[in-house]
Parts: sequence; structure tokens; C-alpha cells
Amino acid sequence: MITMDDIVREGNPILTQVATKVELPPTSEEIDTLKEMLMYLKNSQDPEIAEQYELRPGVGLAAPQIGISKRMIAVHFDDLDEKISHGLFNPRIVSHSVEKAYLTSGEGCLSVDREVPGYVPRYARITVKGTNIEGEELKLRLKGYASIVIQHEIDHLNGIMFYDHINPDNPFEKPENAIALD
Ligand SMILES: OCN(O)CCCc1ccccc1
Ligand code: NI
Repeated sequence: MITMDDIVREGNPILTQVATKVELPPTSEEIDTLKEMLMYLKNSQDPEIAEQYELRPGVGLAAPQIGISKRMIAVHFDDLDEKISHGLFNPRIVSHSVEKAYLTSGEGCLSVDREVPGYVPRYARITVKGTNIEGEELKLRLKGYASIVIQHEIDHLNGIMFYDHINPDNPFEKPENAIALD
């Protein structure tokens, strides 16, 4: 199982590299890895398991964060009234709103062992295409928190960290044309 020992921390160059596309169909090893990434998220959200294995809770994980520079992400969380749980190969944003959105609480990252305060402006709504664990091509139309999380994960595949989006001069400046998400 994946634990915090497997999570690569900032300073490791893999986190600032562009990850490689996964050749389709994915190998059984790539499928197992994606399943393990999803399992990490579920384990990290289970208070007993998280405490037992000292897991930091996470709602998303990108393969570079476990030292694998491949375009694979997992997301798992409850958003409003729906459960979001996906393992995706080669996720890509195919369209997005002009309007932006940001979490008023800012963002964090399993690969960043420090608080980095500030608003992280992202697209408010995105359409994402990718291939799931079963090998099916899927298209997701996302808004709100789900849209934010997926963008955070896809950024990892392009070597971008959440704090790269924070305004260095005024981290809490209200991004223009943006929705504040509490
Ligand atoms: O890359 C995933 N990860 O570092 C875990 C935190 C994910 C995350 C946290 C806040 C807002 C969006 C996404
Ligand atoms: Ni992250």
C-alpha cells in the first residue's frame, strides 16, 4: 500500500517535470498503480487507517507524487451531494470557462510540508477527457470544488505546484472575475 514514505516532497525535480503520456491500453502495472493511488486516498480519509499508518488525508494524487513521471491521477472525495471517485490516464482539459474560481481556504499539497497561504485562481468550470481504469474514454464536466481538485492534479502532470498560481505581491488579492469557494 502507498504510505507517506512513498510521497515525493518538494525539491525533488520530478515534481517540476512534465510527465509522460501513458501508452494505451495501459499495462497491468500501470492499472495496479492507479488503483493503489485511489486506495491511498480512501485509506487517508478513513480515520482509523489514516491514524494507524500516519497518512495525511488527500482528495487527489498524481503519479509524479509517488515518483512516477506518468500522466495518471486519482481523485476521491464527496462534493456537495455527489461522490467523485476516478482514476484517470492522460487526463486533459479540453475546454474551460473564462470565469475563475478559488478556495477561500487556499490549497495544500501532500508533497509540500508547509503552509503556503494565498488564493489559487483556477478555472471555475472545466471539461476533462481521459481514460479510466476500465479503459473507457470518459468526459467530465466539472465545476466548484471538483473542478479545483482536478486542476490541482493535472497541474502536477505539468510540473506546476499550487503556489505557482499565488500572487507573490498580494497572496490574498481577490482574483478578478473569480468565484470565491468556501
Ligand atoms: O496533488 C494532490 N495533493 O497534493 C493533495 C491535495 C489536493 C488538493 C488540496 C486542495 C485543493 C485542491 C487539491
Ligand atoms: Ni498536490
